[in-house]
Amino acid sequence: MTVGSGQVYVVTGGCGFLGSHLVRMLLEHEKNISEIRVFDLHLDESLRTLSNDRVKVRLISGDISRLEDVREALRGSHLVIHTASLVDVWGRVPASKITEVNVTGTMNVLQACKEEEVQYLVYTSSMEVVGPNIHGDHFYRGNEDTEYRIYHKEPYPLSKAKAEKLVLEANGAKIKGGKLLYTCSLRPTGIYGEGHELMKQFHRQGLRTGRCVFRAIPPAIEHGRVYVGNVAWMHLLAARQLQIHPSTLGGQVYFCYDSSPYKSYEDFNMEFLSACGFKIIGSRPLVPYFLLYLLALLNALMQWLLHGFFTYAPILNPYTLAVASTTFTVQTDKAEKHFGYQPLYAWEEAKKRTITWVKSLEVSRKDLKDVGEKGNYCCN
Ligand SMILES: NC(=O)C1=CN([C@@H]2O[C@H](COP(=O)(O)OP(=O)(O)OC[C@H]3O[C@@H](n4cnc5c(N)ncnc54)[C@H](O)[C@@H]3O)[C@@H](O)[C@H]2O)C=CC1
Ligand SMILES: C[C@H](CCCC(C)(C)O)[C@H]1CC[C@H]2[C@@H]3[C@H](O)CC4=CC(=O)CC[C@]4(C)[C@H]3CC[C@]12C
Repeated sequence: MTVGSGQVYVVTGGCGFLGSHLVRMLLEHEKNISEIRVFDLHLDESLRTLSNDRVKVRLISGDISRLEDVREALRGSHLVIHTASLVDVWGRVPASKITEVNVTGTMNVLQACKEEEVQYLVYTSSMEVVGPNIHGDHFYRGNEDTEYRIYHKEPYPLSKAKAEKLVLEANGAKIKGGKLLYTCSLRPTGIYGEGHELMKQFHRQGLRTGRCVFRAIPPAIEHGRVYVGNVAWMHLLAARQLQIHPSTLGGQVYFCYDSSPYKSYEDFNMEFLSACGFKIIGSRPLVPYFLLYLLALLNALMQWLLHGFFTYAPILNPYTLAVASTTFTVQTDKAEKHFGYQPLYAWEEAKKRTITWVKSLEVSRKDLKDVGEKGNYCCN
């Protein structure tokens, strides 16, 4: 295999949902690179096979919260896309662990950039650094400059906000050798697409309830969603343009957006699940909000009581209920203006790809059924 003398990119969290799409996107669309280093705690060996005669995909097993691991991975590289994170709003992992990975991990990436002379860093942030807040203030078609009461209490959004602040403050810092570090931050709304773990969970849950989804959130509450391929594409463009126009992109934040429709979280999921015969029951929530809130509180209480015995972490808790019940949608063209971003995938294509993947979940479950699992499967 002959590998050229292009740039070396490091993708932290490169084996995750977004990270693995990003690695494939870089391989297909970024002609200027000769090596992609995929840094992750848990390696996905299948990515290794993506190496071709132009680009080598190197898998590096490491822990972002260990500076030495990060330094080694960054040595001799040109640019880092830092997506590694613990994404947990359910209390599956202790808050201290979330901080260690998301905040200390990001400090390590910054430190390693400085020590290993890496000039460019693109950080994957989240809409959660802005909101929704616990006061239930709606963020309707907002942009990067929209004023909003930002209030963080939960470990995940708190950690993403701290990490983003560190990343932005580091823009323009001197690195070893005297050059400057340039950083920018991308804030996806709820990402969906092939490999989305939460969609798998909703699919499994729907099978258990006879392909019925019981409406819990009013349909008028809109939740911003963005296709994973477009989020990856935006990272690629930001990485490219950060090097060409560092003074424009450096220190900036960009919401990730595309042409996915504004809908409630449940109605949006139905765009895919309905292709597998799922039905949403009720045009309004079947359970009054206060009951749902009580249930969410009960779940939180159970989590607290069972703590130490096992991890009780259901999807519904007061925080996820608040997020799902508060409108958060973005409408902006900052990324287009600053680095020419336009979605690579139109909504129809993103939907088609996601439906194909959701249907493939049915096939794999059907295989299970054929070897003895109970169930009722059909898909149109
Ligand atoms: N999933 C979503 O809807 C959204 C995600 N984001 C952000 O996008 C990024 C990617 O998220 P997803 O792909 O959904 O998550 P994911 O959990 O699929 O991927 C994260 C990756 O980070 C790796 N990782 C975790 N701890 C690590 C450690 N100590 N050292 C090295 N690697 C470690 C994981 O193994 C995983 O492969 C994250 O930064 C997340 O905060 C932002 C907005 C929405
Ligand atoms: C789990 C929530 C849906 C619960 C529906 C109910 C109440 C009927 O059971 C999800 C609703 C909104 C999601 C979050 C949102 O998309 C923003 C996010 C950004 C991130 O950076 C990480 C993931 C998440 C927090 C995402 C998590 C699931 C929801 C809370």
